[in-house]
Amino acid sequence: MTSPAPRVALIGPGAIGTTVAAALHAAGRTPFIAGRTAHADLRLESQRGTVVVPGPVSTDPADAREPADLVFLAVKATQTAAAADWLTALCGPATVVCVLQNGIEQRETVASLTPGATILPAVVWFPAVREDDGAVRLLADPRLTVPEAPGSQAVEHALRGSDIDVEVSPDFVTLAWRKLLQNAAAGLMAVAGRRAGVFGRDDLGHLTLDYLGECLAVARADGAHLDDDEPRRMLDKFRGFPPDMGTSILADREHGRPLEWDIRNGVIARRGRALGIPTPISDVLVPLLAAISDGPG
Ligand SMILES: NC(=O)C1=CN([C@@H]2O[C@H](COP(=O)(O)OP(=O)(O)OC[C@H]3O[C@@H](n4cnc5c(N)ncnc54)[C@H](OP(=O)(O)O)[C@@H]3O)[C@@H](O)[C@H]2O)C=CC1
Ligand SMILES: CC(C)(CO)C(=O)C(=O)O
Repeated sequence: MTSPAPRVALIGPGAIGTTVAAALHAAGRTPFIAGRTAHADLRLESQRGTVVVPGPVSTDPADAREPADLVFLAVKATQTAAAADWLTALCGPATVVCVLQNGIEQRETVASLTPGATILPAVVWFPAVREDDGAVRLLADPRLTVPEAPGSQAVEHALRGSDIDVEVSPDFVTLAWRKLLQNAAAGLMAVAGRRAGVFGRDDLGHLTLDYLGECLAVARADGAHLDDDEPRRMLDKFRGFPPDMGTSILADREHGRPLEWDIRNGVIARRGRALGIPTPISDVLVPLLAAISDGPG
């Protein structure tokens, strides 16, 4: 007996992917789950309780017999190329691919792997962590922003009535850059090997403001409408977090995994160069993050 073709699929059932799979499942739209590691099911724990998403997690793209209507891509950006066979198997010209990754380059990166599909980037605002037992802990109310663009209705429709709040924004560029500034500053945690409490230091506070000022200049030149107070607000936000609050790039460093340094920090130096804006702090920070991530040595 052949199983029905997947209509909603999720590639990358990690911290963010499990959160989305659980929301879809609880709303009665259990996705086809494509992973790298086989699991019998997925488990999400949050203040609202535990959701178990029935598996299995498929690790063979041949299991995806037909393209899906909607694919959520939630692998790390460093893993996108390796997920190409899944994208080929699950995407056709009518497929919407919602990219649940940090950064501002999701469209360019994923379009080359999914000719003809509609790519929709999403800003993922909530933190989630994978525990050692494989369960995912959701640490805040889940919220996504997608651009007012083709494909946004498919995402809204799939998550309607679920625990995930979806905002459709006419000024996605500004929101994506605001999130990128947060991720860029979090890169300092990965270099320091410390959690949010480290922003309480005066010297790191000054560095953060200078670095975010540099990022802000690039963001504005790239079309973001962010005002002069953005760096100060961002620093205050980090200082308001619980001191033991982490970030996914720090978790990757702690586990010896490759870091998403290029899409979170490198991109600001690259865009700065293209736009003729100096990025002296990035020029020190980015090679350090790259070396921590990729060595050699
Ligand atoms: N975690 C967070 O709080 C936040 C993360 N983000 C962003 O979301 C994105 C996803 O991050 P996150 O969920 O933390 O990452 P995780 O590392 O938790 O999850 C990635 C998942 O992708 C799987 N995977 C890896 N390679 C492949 C492949 N070739 N085919 C299929 N699946 C694969 C991994 O499998 P395996 O189990 O084998 O590792 C894992 O299940 C990143 O861009 C991150 O920056 C954004 C906001 C918050
Ligand atoms: C938790 C959050 C939202 C902020 O750093 C994030 O984007 C990440 O951990 O990658």
